[in-house]
Amino acid sequence: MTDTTWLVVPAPAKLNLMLHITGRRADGYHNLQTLFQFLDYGDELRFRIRNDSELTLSPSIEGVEFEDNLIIRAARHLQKLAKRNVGADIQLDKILPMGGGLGGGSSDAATTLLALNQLWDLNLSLEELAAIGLSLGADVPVFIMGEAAFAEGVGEVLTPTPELAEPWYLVACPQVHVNTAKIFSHKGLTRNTPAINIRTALEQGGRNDCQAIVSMLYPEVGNTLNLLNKFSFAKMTGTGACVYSSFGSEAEAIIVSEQLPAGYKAFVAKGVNISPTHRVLFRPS
Ligand SMILES: C[C@@](CO)(OP(=O)(O)O)[C@H](O)COP(=O)(O)OP(=O)(O)OC[C@H]1O[C@@H](n2ccc(N)nc2=O)[C@H](O)[C@@H]1O
Ligand SMILES: Nc1ncnc2c1ncn2[C@@H]1O[C@H](COP(=O)(O)OP(=O)(O)O)[C@@H](O)[C@H]1O
Repeated sequence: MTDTTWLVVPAPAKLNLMLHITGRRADGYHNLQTLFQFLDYGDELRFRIRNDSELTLSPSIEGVEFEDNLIIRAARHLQKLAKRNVGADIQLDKILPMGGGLGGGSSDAATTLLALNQLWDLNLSLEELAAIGLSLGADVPVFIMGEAAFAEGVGEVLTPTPELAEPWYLVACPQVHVNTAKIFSHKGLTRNTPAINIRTALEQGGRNDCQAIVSMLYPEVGNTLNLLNKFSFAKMTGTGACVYSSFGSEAEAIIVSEQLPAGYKAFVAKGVNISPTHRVLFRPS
């Protein structure tokens, strides 16, 4: 008999609280230093075991082929490692904008790895899952490990940062899709920021080295930064396009969100140092 209950698991967004590019590797990728924090806001996935080896996903994401979807790519990795036929039905409630720098695709992949590892009784460690995740995207390991972290390398060398404050954020999402490869290959990109230590990152923060180039190539991002800066210091996350400001309370963030021009896509969410995915899978209350 197949178990027909659905396992419901969040796939939260992340913010890059700072993002320094410290060098370029021989393979063309860039070494980074970044502070990742999760948001208590994001996609939601539901999983149900099948008694055959099929994978289904509904609804599909417009413009993303089934086998290209990071959810399916993550599940396929685990199917290869399972020593028996395993399958699952997966449902996706896609909330996060794609290509917004909020890590939605990476988070979906990480949630899939964590949930199916449990449902299929694979007993892979978090470290093993993070290594699989890294082959899907540089941001996947932090979602697997589930702790806010200072990240180095391309984002896979993680030092947890439980001491980060957990403010409320107003996140505004200009309706442009930033091409990450285009930003990293831009000749004007700052790619030689001196490395700092974690203590400096925590005490002084840092900037986002991609922000100037993205604002130049996508004026909507610069305009949104200017708009939010009128209320509270604003920064871009990842390679954009979303930008955010932090506030001491939800009410303050909401008041500012209500002053954004009509039609602006924005949301208010709490920064959290433990991933909501881990709270559901490993720390149920
Ligand atoms: C820079 C970050 C910070 O969180 O940006 P966001 O994706 O979140 O916006 C991520 O690490 C992004 O990681 P990931 O999502 O895996 O990057 P991809 O889209 O695969 O990268 C597209 C291209 O950008 C370049 N790239 C990416 C990451 C990196 N550390 N160095 C690079 O040079 C490479 O040319 C790569 O082929
Ligand atoms: N499940 C998924 N959710 C979002 N994007 C996906 C997914 N699977 C594949 N992708 C692809 O990954 C790209 C990056 O998506 P996303 O992670 O949301 O952006 P970012 O890395 O800027 O935060 C998308 O443009 C899309 O083509």
